[in-house]
Amino acid sequence: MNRKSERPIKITEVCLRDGSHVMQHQFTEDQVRRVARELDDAGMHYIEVSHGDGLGGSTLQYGKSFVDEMKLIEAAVDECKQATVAVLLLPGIGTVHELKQAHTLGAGLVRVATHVTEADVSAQHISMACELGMEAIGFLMMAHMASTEKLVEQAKLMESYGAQAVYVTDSAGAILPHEVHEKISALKESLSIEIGFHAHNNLSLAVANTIAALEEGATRIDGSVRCLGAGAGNAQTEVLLSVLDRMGINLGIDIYKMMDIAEHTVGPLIPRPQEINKGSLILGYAGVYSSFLLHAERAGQRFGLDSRDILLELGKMKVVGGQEDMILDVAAQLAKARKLEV
Ligand SMILES: CC[C@H](O)CC(=O)C(=O)O
Ligand SMILES: [Mn+2]
Repeated sequence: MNRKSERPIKITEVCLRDGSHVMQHQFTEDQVRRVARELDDAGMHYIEVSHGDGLGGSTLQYGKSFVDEMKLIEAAVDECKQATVAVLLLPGIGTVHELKQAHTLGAGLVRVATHVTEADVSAQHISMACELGMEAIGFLMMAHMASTEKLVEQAKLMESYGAQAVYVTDSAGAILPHEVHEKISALKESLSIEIGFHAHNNLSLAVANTIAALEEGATRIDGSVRCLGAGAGNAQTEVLLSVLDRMGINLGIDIYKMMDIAEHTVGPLIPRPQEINKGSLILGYAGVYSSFLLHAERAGQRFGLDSRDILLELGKMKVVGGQEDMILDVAAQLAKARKLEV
């Protein structure tokens, strides 16, 4: 139970969805089956399974999945005895058609994700999920970009569409602990539904920020085992659970089993260590979504620039996912300005 809320704390494991970015969407059915089975056995509450960019993300633009996500959802549902399989949906990428299909296969919860200032595009999908009898949750991405007032306004929209909870989603891992306190407490005051927090670890704050969110009354939190998520990963689930246990908060999940999943099942799948390196750190520092990193590095090489300068500039411009085409323009302008300076 959360001290500031009468509701129990629920955790969603996102390694099979946010981690799909790291795996370049190449999860096999066997891998998903094994991870889902072991997480379920450990007592995990929700297990999110989708393409990294949500339902319908398997495209040339976002990266083709190795296995159709519907097959992976079906496999995870088949393995879960007690956990609820969740899916992510970004309106514009996923449609109500895919939502219905995921529901038919047994997905019990959907998180409808929009940019933090665009909650209005979630209305149709949230109400459809409610009609289907799924748990419907709003997921406000890149939350560091909005003022607390704007965030509250957008969360209220999602509440009005029927969302049972709204997440503050720190997509770039850029939010600082005092900002988490401010944002979550404002949401708690203004909304009557549950509040969630989804962290990224680019500034090494994912666990601390998640705890800050809980301290303000959030009751929905996310983790990725062995930090298998975009950028430097999310709040590392087995670490988060251990810290919470030391704080006297037990979520009913077997911590030894989670440690073993991290060590023996998920760890060996990860193509490169989920550490905070120059790339992930600059994403958090600049407040830019992880899909920009590779493009900025390429643009840096092409224009003879430090990619960090490009990303910082993009951060100042408050670019959002889907605006990756601006990277070349920004790099060209920076290169031109530098030449003029010389
Ligand atoms: C592009 C979807 C994104 O990965 C959702 C998410 O987990 C986030 O914004 O952090
Ligand atoms: Mn994420």
